[in-house]
Amino acid sequence: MSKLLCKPNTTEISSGVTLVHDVTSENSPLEYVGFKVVDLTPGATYTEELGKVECCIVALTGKITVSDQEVTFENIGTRESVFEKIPTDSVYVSNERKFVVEAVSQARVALCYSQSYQQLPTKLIKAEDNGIENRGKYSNKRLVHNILPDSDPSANSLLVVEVFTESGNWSSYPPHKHDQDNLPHESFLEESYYHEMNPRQGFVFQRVYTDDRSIDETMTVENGDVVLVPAGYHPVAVPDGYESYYLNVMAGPTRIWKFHNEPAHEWILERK
Ligand SMILES: O=C(O)C[C@@H](O)[C@H](O)C(=O)CO
Repeated sequence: MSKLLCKPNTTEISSGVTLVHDVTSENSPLEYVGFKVVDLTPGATYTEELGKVECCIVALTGKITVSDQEVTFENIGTRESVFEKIPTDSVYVSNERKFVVEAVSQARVALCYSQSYQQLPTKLIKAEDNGIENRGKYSNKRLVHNILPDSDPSANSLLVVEVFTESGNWSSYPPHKHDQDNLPHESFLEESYYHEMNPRQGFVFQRVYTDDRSIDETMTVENGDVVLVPAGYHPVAVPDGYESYYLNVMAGPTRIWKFHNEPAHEWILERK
């Protein structure tokens, strides 16, 4: 099994709270990005005290109430399935704060982490505040919801975005990377991909590869899997008949998404 492909590994950590993924710097090749997926039954609560990390809590599905013990955002979350393709609500919580997520309905929540040393205000990122983009043409069409883009100064390190790729299409394509701390040309950002497919028995292929091929893995990715991108290009191919959803978390030394397309494939963008 690839070291970059994480299968769901469900553990009930407290009554009604199931940890589905738990990616940390201790158990993965990622240093800047951490990621969890938590399922909650109605009324169940998940509590966490953050150390030197900030967290973006994304209500993937279902309704939740989120509190940092000073402010509370009640009944947030907008969808029963990510494939409703509408933006959802999220909450940014800064380092050294405690937060509580309570499920109002059955809920799946993504917790996106990165290092952070300077406190910022807790913030509700409303669904309607997501920047929506339709990117690409030909067999490269995808819909993007920008939850925490680099133009939004609400976080110190975290970048969070969700992407829907149409059946038979490609995304993160032509292949691009962001693995050199060499601004203004390229930024260094690690990345995680949390994948879902519609219908759920679908699969996608994701290749992660560096210029020197010290990393070169092509993975068959199934519903609920997480792919880790410590470095390199990371295109996704979606078979005919299936739609793809993924949630990306990116972080690195500088909070700028400046990517570099693989020159051999850049002509794909230049087609009329
Ligand atoms: O295909 C897209 O436009 C999505 C990707 O940019 C994805 O968010 C990513 O690879 C970020 O580096």
